[in-house]
Order: sequence, then structure tokens, then C-alpha cells
Amino acid sequence: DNVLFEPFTLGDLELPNRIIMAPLTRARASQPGDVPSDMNARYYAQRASAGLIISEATQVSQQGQGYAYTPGIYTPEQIAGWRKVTDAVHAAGGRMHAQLWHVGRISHPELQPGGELPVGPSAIKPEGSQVFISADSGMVDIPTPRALEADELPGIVEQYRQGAENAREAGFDGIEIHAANGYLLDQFIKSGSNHRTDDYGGSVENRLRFPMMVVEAVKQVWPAARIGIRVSPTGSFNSMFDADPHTTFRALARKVQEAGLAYIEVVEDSFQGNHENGRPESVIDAIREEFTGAYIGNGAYSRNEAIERINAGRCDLASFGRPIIANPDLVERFRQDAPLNEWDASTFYGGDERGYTDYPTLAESQ
Ligand SMILES: C=C(C(=O)O)c1ccccc1
Repeated sequence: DNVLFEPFTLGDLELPNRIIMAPLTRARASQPGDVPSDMNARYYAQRASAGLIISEATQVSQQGQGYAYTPGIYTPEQIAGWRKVTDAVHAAGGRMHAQLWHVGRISHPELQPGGELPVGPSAIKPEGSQVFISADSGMVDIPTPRALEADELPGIVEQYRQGAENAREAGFDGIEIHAANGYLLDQFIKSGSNHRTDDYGGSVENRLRFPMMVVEAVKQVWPAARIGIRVSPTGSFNSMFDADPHTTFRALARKVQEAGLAYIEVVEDSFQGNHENGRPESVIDAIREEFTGAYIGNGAYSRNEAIERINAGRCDLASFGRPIIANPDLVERFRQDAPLNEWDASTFYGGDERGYTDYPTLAESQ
């Protein structure tokens, strides 16, 4: 076997391999109420051979929802739905973290409590971003968000803490804080989206303050060994930009080290794996210098590139998105270096079993 099959202790969780199922929005929560379903449980259980499954982004409140049909983790029905998922994954021998999500400005009044404006660190419209709000409206433009008042922030921190609590009740093995891809925490971290002049904006220290309040809050619920965080230092998805990612994410990695979290998952190029900017190797170096926990690399790796990067010490584990959508038995295929099913992008988001639970395993294809 290759290095992908060397067991790894993530925090205090024993993983049988280094192949991680990346968090993947599929917009297939059951309605009404954005509740995880039996179909969702089947999809995740099919992929339980991954060393660890990280759930799709899961909103911690109505205010934190940005797209139709993404699952929440803030109502009793949603918690019960997630319990079905974790039971099925555990029965199949897997392990699963919940990715806790608040979209911030990437939303629309149709999805917001009381039809309010989406909220963010500053009233800066994410040019070019769109969200899917319903089957009949489809993709719509995003309005200029309302800038959050400082005294609203503790309430949002509580949404994450409660979400962490609900993840425990739902049977997850741990949580991942979603601080990547232009959603609320990334909006605070990066200079392009955070123009605040109070203690939560301006300097790197100030821009990291609110995200680190969230880290401290969920540490009241979970041991740090069961908490990870996802970041996208050079990600441009959702109209994001930071003037100095090297400095910003070195500082973040140092704070995550002080917090003692189990891992950092890094989106290593702009979203959806197009290497237009190449891998930000110097930023990866800075993170690795400051953070001695596990580094999960995400960046459209092939099987062989993942092996190379682990052997070269550029990452400890690798997370895979589209390949594991199309290959429920990706682990076995990587073990055998077998051919992979092609993914069908037209069924990534929304819909039913088609393009979700109906991709064949190797055994089913022979
Ligand atoms: C949660 C997402 C992310 O992290 O980028 C997402 C949301 C909608 C479509 C694709 C991805």
C-alpha cells in the first residue's frame, strides 16, 4: 500500500487512511425545514471508507443560510436527521465531522429571517456572486449586505456554540469550523471584505478577533482534539481578496496553534480546483511553520499528486471533493490505482438520487 493507507491519528481520532471526504454542498436536504434525510444518510454511508468524512456545509441558523436546500443544524428535526446520518456512517465503520457554516453576506432576503438583508462585516456587495434561492427563481444576484453591529457578534458566536452542541447530540465525532470560501468568517478575516473601523476590522489582529471568538466558543463544547478549521488563503470564490495572505494566514495559523485545534484544512487554490494561481506554496510554508497539528490539503489533487505531497511533507492528509462524489469507493480505487468514474457536474446541486447515490463501485462496474 502507498502512504495514503498509513493510519493517522487526527487529534485523538484514529483514521485508517489519509483520504478525507471534503465538505461538499449538494443542496439535497429534505423539505420543508432543510432536514437531513434517509437519502443523505445513504450517500454518506456509501463513502464511509474515507479516513474521515467532513459533512457538507451546515448552517447554524436561518440567518446563516445562503442557498436553498442546504441542511441546517439548529432545529430538533435537523438534529434528528443528522443522527440518522451519523448512525449510518458509524454502522458502515466510518467517522464524521460536522462543518459548521454561516454564509454572512452570501445570501438573499428570500432566505433571511423576516426577509431581512444578509449580514456581513461591512456593507460591501460581493460583485459577481449569485445564490440559488428556489426552483422557480433559480440563481439570483446578491444585494449589498447590512454591516453587523459589534453588539450582534456575541449572538452569532452563540449560534456556532449551539451548533457545536447540536453536533454532539447528533452523534458526530467532531466539528470543522467553516472559515473559507468567502462566507462569514472568511469575510471578517480578509481585508477586501472587512472595512470595519472598530475592534473587528483594520489590523490582522482585529480581523481575526471574531473568528477566534467562534473557536473559543466551540471549545467549550468539544475538546480541541475534535475541532478543525477550513481556510482558503488565496481563494477568490465569492468575490474575496486579501491584501497580504501570507501575513494574515501566518497569524491565523499561530492563533489556531495556541487554541490547540486538531487540524487545519487548506483550500490551496482558488475555488473549484482551477490552478490559475498555482498552489500558494509560500503561504502553505507559513501555515506549516506556525501550526504543528495536522494539515489537510485540498486542491484537486490526483491520487499520485496526493501521494507525492504527503511524501514531500507538504500535507499530512488530503481531502477530495469531486472524485468522491463520483466514486463512493474512492479509497478502494486509490488502493488498486483503478480507473475512476467521471463526475456529472449537472447533478452536483439539487435533485434526487441521480448523480448522488447512484454512482457505481468498482465491483458494481465489473
Ligand atoms: C459551501 C460551499 C463552499 O464552501 O464553497 C459551497 C456553496 C455552494 C456551492 C458550492 C460550494
